[in-house]
Amino acid sequence: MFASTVRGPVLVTGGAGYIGSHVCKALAEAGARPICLDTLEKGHEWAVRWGELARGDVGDGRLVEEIFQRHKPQVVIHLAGYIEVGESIVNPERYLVNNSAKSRVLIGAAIRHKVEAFVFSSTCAVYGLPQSELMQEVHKIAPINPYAVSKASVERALEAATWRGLRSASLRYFNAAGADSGGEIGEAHQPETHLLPLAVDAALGLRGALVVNGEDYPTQDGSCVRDFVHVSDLADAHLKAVEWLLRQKPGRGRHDVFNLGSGAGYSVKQVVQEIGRAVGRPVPHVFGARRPGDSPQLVGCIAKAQRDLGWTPLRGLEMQIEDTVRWRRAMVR
Ligand SMILES: NC(=O)c1ccc[n+]([C@@H]2O[C@H](COP(=O)([O-])OP(=O)(O)OC[C@H]3O[C@@H](n4cnc5c(N)ncnc54)[C@H](O)[C@@H]3O)[C@@H](O)[C@H]2O)c1
Ligand SMILES: O=c1ccn([C@@H]2O[C@H](COP(=O)(O)OP(=O)(O)O[C@H]3O[C@H](CO)[C@H](O)[C@H](O)[C@H]3O)[C@@H](O)[C@H]2O)c(=O)[nH]1
Repeated sequence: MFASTVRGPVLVTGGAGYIGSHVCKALAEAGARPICLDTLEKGHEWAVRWGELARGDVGDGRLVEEIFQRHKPQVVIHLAGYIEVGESIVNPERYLVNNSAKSRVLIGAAIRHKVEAFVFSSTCAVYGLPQSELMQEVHKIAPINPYAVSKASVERALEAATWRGLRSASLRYFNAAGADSGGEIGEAHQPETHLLPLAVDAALGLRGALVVNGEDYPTQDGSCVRDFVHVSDLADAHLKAVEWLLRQKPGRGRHDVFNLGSGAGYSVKQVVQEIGRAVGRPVPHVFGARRPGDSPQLVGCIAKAQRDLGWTPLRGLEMQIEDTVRWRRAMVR
């Protein structure tokens, strides 16, 4: 079904990274041909297994033009970017250049080459402090860190590009977790800053105690609450978003936003407990200060993605932890 809707290759920026490699696998399994554009600064050559790698920068206008002329992609999935909230506070310019300014180069090329569907990796972090338990897409956009500012600005650029006829969707991921169930790919950030892999590594004795960032938040147990969504569910959502965009009226610009989460929140302390149970050994942990830029709670309402895209996440926290444990064990073998 997917392959018959999409003509030609799909350009996947950031395809050598954690989520991008899962997107490439899902595309290939659906019969499409991904072309991965990635600097490999944060991603890995071993993760590019389902299509060709064009090594380079999304902000390199000449290279991007060459790729469009050679491959003529009808669809672009733009995941390339820096991802660390903490780093963005220390070095905001790095995020504004890499995430915002360079995305504009890609968007410009997509407009010129009349791309029919442009899917962008945004984030729930654009909401900032929650005004409601479950955040809907209409929630106020009020970033509390430069990373989120950089993502919100790309959403606005895509909104502006509708006047040039571009059809796009910004997918506001909540917290990606887990790994490919076939064990072929998984999260391998350097440095790793994400909760699940760090807590699993601590439980497996691969690193020292996990530092829980803050226990005085206005949440049920004082630690931050997040909405974890399996990376393979996220990957599937990209295919659904492409199909949805291709169903929209041709020749008419459109930009829409979709939350991609699970609809359920877990606190950092709850995650630590669940990982201890799964590994059969408690996660060694200590309590530290709050991490600057952290929102106390980010949990999404996913009704819109369910209704419009026909997407529902199938893999809950238990499976996310199981897959992370299997992947982290395999990484040290
Ligand atoms: N991981 C999450 O929980 C999460 C949540 C919300 C949004 N996102 C977004 O999803 C996207 C993918 O996240 P991830 O966790 O897979 O990160 P990742 O670091 O594993 O992958 C990002 C990839 O982009 C590449 N890259 C970075 N800047 C580039 C540039 N200028 N040109 C070409 N390649 C470049 C990196 O080398 C890397 O391979 C990011 O845009 C991130 O902001 C991630
Ligand atoms: O060693 C750690 C690591 C994390 N945490 C806490 O665990 C929660 C989740 O943190 P992550 O770093 O795993 O994820 P973030 O929510 O900060 O950020 C991730 O999801 C965001 C959306 O929420 C962004 O889009 C971002 O790209 C992505 O890294 C936060 O409260 C964080 O402070 C700890 O307590 N100790």
